[in-house]
Amino acid sequence: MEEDGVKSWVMAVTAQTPTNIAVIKYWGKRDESLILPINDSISITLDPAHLCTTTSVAVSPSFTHDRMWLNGKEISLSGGRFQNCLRELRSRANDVEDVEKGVKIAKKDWDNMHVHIVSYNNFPTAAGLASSAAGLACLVFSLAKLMNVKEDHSTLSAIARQGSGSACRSLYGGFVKWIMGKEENGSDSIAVQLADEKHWDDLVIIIAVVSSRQKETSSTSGMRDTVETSALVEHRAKVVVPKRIIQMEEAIKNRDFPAFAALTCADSNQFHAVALDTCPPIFYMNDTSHRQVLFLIISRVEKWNRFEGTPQVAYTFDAGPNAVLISRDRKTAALLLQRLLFYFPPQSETDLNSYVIGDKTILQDAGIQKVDDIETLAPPPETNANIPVHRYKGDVSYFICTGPGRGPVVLTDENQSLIDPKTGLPK
Ligand SMILES: Nc1ncnc2c1ncn2[C@@H]1O[C@H](COP(=O)(O)OP(=O)(O)OP(=O)(O)O)[C@@H](O)[C@H]1O
Ligand SMILES: C[C@@](O)(CCOP(=O)(O)OP(=O)(O)O)CC(=O)O
Repeated sequence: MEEDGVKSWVMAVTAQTPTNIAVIKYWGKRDESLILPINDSISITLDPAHLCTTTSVAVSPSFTHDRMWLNGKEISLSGGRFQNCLRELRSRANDVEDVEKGVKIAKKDWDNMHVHIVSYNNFPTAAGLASSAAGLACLVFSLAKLMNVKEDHSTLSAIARQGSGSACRSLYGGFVKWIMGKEENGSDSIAVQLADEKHWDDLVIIIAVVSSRQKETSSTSGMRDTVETSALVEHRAKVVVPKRIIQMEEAIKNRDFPAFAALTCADSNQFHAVALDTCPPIFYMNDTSHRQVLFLIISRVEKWNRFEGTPQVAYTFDAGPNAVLISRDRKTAALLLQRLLFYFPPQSETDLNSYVIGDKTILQDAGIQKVDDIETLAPPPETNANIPVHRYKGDVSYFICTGPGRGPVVLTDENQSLIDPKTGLPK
């Protein structure tokens, strides 16, 4: 690339960042623009092999303004959240030199250099599967690498937080706590890793994607309304969550599944209770077309857990009609998948390979090789033999089998870059 006789260049970085699922939920802000929460939260980072964002970022003297493409479409970067992240990163950028390419960017030049950002989520965007968490964490992480930002992951988490609160937890793998902090400027509202993904890798996570449609009430406006109108949320933030955070940290440290499951289910239910206590009420789990499926999942899991005398599976639901089920180990996950497929068989023409995605070994462990095997599954032993069981064919879009996973990584293979190294545009 040559412009006005000056040799131009494109320098790019590609990164991959996981999504996360909160087991103690963040719901409510005390500062809207800095995104400071009213309580601590704890999440599990999900394996990026199954759910992740890939983002390539590039800088070139030929770029005229900052631009971003998400899932193949150009989107505006003018929003305050993107702008806050870009500003925070630019202010921490350092000298960058690539002798081979003849690139030299001085720290002070970053204010006048423009970036291109190309991102792709390998799962539905804005459907309650935390795309904003993986997406904003990836944007911050990849730009930090490009700009030679030297701060540690906790500082980066405080920048990602300003893009979307839950994004700060995606800067780490494994089990992560977002400390709400006390400072007015938000400097102590950061994520920290409680334990890495290997600490408790027995856990298997199955997500029932009931709908990949965009949800009706965004988390941002939903939690704003809750803070303004719910009489319960203050009690939750001040009294309930602080105790649960201590108990959850203990449960994770000791790999105590019964305590972990009880806290996870209770906190998911309480989050939906404060959503319902909002004016006007928010029915994330009660959307008419999905409530049957979601309530059935809760009641079956509760019934199974009681039948076994100790929790086998925990459930948690975010701000969308999808269920996240966490089973204590692989054996239980196979039994869970059998139950889920028993109640929610695919439409006859559906291919099993696209109905259960992610870690397929769980499907093998469940002894299911083809759609016909689902037809012949027996009702779970905890069901009452005298009451006819109903099967909800086609009510679940698909299942994702996954587990705890690692934090962000830089992808060094050029083939994985989403940016054309010559033009600086999406490939
Ligand atoms: N890969 C990405 N890179 C940058 N921004 C992204 C990316 N993916 C999603 N986003 C941003 O996040 C927004 C979607 O966030 P939203 O909170 O509505 O949905 P969600 O994150 O899928 O659901 P939830 O946060 O409730 O789990 C998108 O409109 C976009 O602005
Ligand atoms: C229910 C939740 O998933 C809410 C996530 O909210 P967001 O992080 O998407 O909200 P903003 O900070 O306004 O971007 C619970 C959680 O992830 O802790």
